[in-house]
Amino acid sequence: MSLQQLDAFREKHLDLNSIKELPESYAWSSEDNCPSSSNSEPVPVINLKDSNAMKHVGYACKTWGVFQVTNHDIPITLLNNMEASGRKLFSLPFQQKLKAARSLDGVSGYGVARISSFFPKLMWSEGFTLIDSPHQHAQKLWPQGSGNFCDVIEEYNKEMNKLSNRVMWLILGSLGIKKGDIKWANQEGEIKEACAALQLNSYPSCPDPDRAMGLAAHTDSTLLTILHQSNTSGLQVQRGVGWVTVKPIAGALVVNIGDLIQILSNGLYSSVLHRAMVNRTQHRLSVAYLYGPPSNVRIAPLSKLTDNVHPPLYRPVTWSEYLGTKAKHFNKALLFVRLCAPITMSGFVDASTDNHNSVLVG
Ligand SMILES: C=C1C[C@]23C[C@H]1CC[C@H]2[C@@]12CCC[C@@](C)(C(=O)O1)[C@H]2[C@@H]3C(=O)O
Ligand SMILES: O=C(O)CCC(=O)C(=O)O
Ligand SMILES: [Fe+2]
Repeated sequence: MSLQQLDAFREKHLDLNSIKELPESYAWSSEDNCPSSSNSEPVPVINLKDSNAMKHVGYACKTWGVFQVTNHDIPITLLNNMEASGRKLFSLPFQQKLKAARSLDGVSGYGVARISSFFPKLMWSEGFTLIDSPHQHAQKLWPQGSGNFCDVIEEYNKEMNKLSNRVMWLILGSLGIKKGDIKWANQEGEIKEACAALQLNSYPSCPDPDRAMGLAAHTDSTLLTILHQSNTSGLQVQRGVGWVTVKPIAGALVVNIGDLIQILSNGLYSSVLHRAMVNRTQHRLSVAYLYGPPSNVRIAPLSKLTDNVHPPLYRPVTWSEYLGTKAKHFNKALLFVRLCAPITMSGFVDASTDNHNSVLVG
């Protein structure tokens, strides 16, 4: 990042940890910030050791697009170490964190959420995105040595990769997909070259949480995302017209269905719209493992799930093509890879299902 870019960044994005009153630039309208439904059913919690886990995953994907998993075999000490590493990183002085700032055209590093540019107001959060090795960033953040930071990140990535592969097969299995149907997995079903990003999110305590937004509503551009929300509530998912809080359960992990599963399943499973709220007293941390396919794979509706009456709804895209589309069109990205608009019973295009689909029909 050039000095000029750094100055621009500093001007726009304040050090949230030192603000005592919510600036107007962070005050969202009550419309954006619509309150949550209080008496909704809870998000499904699935014990991965349950012999019916696949059936429960199928139900959760069809009706929610999100679920929590327990008995996932990730050691609790690793989850705690990851949280501690995240806290250590975000508690560095602002100027120090800026040394590892994400460049304008880059993906990894410190900064505001990439989706910020689509909103008129700023979000009450800071993020750190890691892809592949954390060493370069760690060197900039802690020139004198970063302790066990890199070891923790590497171990966490390794374990999350295994768990993602396992959850992926529960999802695919629930759709009737067998090992041989996925050409990018080996005979054992291992997706060897799967790509991923690790997103650390920090939401400092906020002087006016009801008017602020931690991370605005979005779907993830992934196959699936595994989220560790460190026992502090804040994550909400959209259900019908309201928002439901995903209650933190100690040791449980949240799985979000991403846009690429929506494509792969030909719309049988939809990605989940979610957002993060902030609070007055606690500094909330979350760690998202964003799991995607091998870079050369083109994701398209699985042929087993399409036929004459269910034609493929999406064209093939690689993960990086899709991320590019998302960076440009944000929540309309799925429409840009859509092949045909949804048809209603009356035979007309249903404009209420997908917004602005007129651009894409045909
Ligand atoms: C692999 C990914 C997925 C990204 C982009 C890239 C790296 C950072 C991810 C996030 C993390 C925070 C929310 C999000 C919406 C954002 O702004 O950056 C995500 C985005 C996406 O899911 O589209
Ligand atoms: O902090 C959270 O609970 C949500 C984070 C998230 O949605 C993301 O990183 O994509
Ligand atoms: Fe997300």
